[in-house]
Amino acid sequence: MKSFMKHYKFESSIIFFELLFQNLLLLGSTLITMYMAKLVMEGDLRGILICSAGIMILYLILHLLFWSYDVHLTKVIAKINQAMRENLNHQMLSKSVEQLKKGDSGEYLSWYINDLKEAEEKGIRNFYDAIDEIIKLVLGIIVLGAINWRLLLCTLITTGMVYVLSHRFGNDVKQESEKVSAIWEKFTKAVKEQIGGVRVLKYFGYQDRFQRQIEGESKELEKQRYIYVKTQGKATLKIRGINSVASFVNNMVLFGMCALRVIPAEIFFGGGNLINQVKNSILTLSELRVAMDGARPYFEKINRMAEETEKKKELPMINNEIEFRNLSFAYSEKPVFENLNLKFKVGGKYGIIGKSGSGKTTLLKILLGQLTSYSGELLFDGVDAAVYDTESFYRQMAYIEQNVFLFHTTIRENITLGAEFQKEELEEALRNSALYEDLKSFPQGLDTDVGENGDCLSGGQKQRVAVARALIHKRNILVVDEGTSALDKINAKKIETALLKSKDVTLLFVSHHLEEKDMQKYTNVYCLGEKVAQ
Ligand SMILES: Nc1ncnc2c1ncn2[C@@H]1O[C@H](COP(=O)(O)OP(=O)(O)OP(=O)(O)O)[C@@H](O)[C@H]1O
Repeated sequence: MKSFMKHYKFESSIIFFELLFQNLLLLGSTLITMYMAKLVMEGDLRGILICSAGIMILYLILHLLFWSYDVHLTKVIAKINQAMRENLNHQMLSKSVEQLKKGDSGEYLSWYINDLKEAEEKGIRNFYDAIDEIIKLVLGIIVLGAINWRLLLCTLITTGMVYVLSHRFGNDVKQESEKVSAIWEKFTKAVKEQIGGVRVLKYFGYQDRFQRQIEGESKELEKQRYIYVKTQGKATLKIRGINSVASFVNNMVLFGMCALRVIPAEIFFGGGNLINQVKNSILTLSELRVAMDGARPYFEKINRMAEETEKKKELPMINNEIEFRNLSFAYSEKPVFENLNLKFKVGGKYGIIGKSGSGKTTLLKILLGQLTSYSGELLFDGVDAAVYDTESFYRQMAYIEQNVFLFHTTIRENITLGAEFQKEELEEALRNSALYEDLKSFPQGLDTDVGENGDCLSGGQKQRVAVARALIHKRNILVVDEGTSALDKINAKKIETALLKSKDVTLLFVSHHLEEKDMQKYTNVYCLGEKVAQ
C-alpha cells in the first residue's frame, strides 16, 4: 500500500492540510471551552456569551469544511480506484494467452470487484483516517505539553503501551484477511460457472444443483468472513481492554493533580479533553493499524508486478513456409501425436482432418504459441519458433475457434473491434464471410446489438462475424478450427470458397466434413495419423 500511496503524494498533502485546518479549529474550540470553565468560576456572563458564540461560529465553519473534505476525499479515492483498476488491467494484459487460459475468469472478476472494494474500504479510507488521527495526536501532544508536561508524560506512557501492543494483534487479522480474499475468488468463480450453466441445469431439471453449489460456496465464504470479523473483533477488544486500564491511570493522575492543586481547576476540563484527544487518537490509530493489516493482502495482489517474462524477438513476416519437424506432444502422460512432419507454404490452402481427439486443435494451439512444451521443432522460414515472442504470432495469424466469443455490442463493433475501416474494406469482409446477405434481414444492419455473448445471433452467424473480423484485420495466416461447423452447407461453402480464393491468405482449415471432391481445391490435406493427398 505504501508504494501505491507514494504516487498520490500531492493529493494526500492537500488532504493533510484540510485535516490540519479542521483539527486546528477543533483544538480552538477545546481551548475556548477550557477558558469558559475559568469564566464560569469567575461568574463572567458576558465572557461566557462571547465564547459560546465563538464556538458556534467555529462549528459552522467546521461543518462546511467537513462537507468539502468529504467531496474532495471521494474524488481522490475515485482517482486511486481508477489507478488500481489500471494496475489490474496491466496485469491481465501482460499475461500470455497460455497463462490466461490457465487462469479462471471468475478469479479475475473477483480482483476487480471484491479486492478493489476491500482495498478501498480497509486500506485507503483507513489511511486517510490515520492521517487525521496523527494530526489530532500531534496537536494534542503539543498543547497538553504546553499546559503541563507531567500530564503529557503520563498520557504518552499509558497510551503508547496500547499502540505498541496492537502490532502483535495485526498478524492474525492479516492471515484471516488473506483467506477471505482467496475464498472470494473461489466464490465468484463458482457463481460465474453456475450462472453460465443455469440454462443447462433448467433443461434437465437440476435447479437444485444450482442452489446447492452456490449455497455451499456461500456458506464457506460467510464462515471465513465470520472468522475474520471475530479475529478483528478480538484484536480490537484486547486493544480496548488495555486502553481502559490506561484511561484509569490517566484519570487518577488528572484528578490527583487537580485535588493536590498541582494544576488549576479549569485545566481539569480542557486538560481532560486533551488527554482524551491524545488517548483516543492512539487508540484509533491502533485499531486502524490492525484494520490496515487486513488490507495488505489485497494491495499485494493489486500491486503484484506484471509477471516478467523473458523478452523475445518479434516474429518477422513469414515469407516462405511454416514447418513442423518431428513434432511430438503429450498432455501430462497422454501422448497426442509423435514425430509429426508437416509443411505449410505461405499463400497455400491446407485442410487438416482426422478423427475426433487426433490432435487437430492441439496442433493449431502449438502453431499459435499457446502450447510450448512440445518436442521436435516448429520452424518459421527455417528459424526455430522458440526464439520468438509467442504474443507476436497473433499479429500475423488469426484464430477462429470452435466457440466464437462476441462482445455485447453491435455486429460492426464485433468485426472492427473499434478500429476505423473504409466502407469498401468492410463490404469486402462481409461478402467474403457470407454475412452480407444476412444483414439485410436485420432492420439495424451492422448496428444490430448481438446480445450477451452473441445470444441474438445464430451459431452460424456468430462464426461468420468471427470470419469477417479475421478478414478485415488482414491477418495473413488464417487458422480456422471447424469455424464453419455451425454453418448451413450453402454458407459454409461460400466461406470456404472465398477463403480458398483469397490469394494472400495462408489457410489452415480444420474440418471433420471435407468432401473428397473438395480436397482437390486445397494445396494439401493432412490427415493426422496418415497423409491423404499431396
Ligand atoms: N488441456 C488438455 N488437457 C488434457 N488433455 C487434453 C487437453 N486438451 C485436449 N486434450 C486431449 O488431447 C487429445 C487431442 O485433443 P484435440 O482437441 O487436439 O483433438 P481434435 O482432433 O481437435 O478433436 P475434435 O475433432 O473432437 O475437436 C484429446 O484426447 C483430448 O482429450
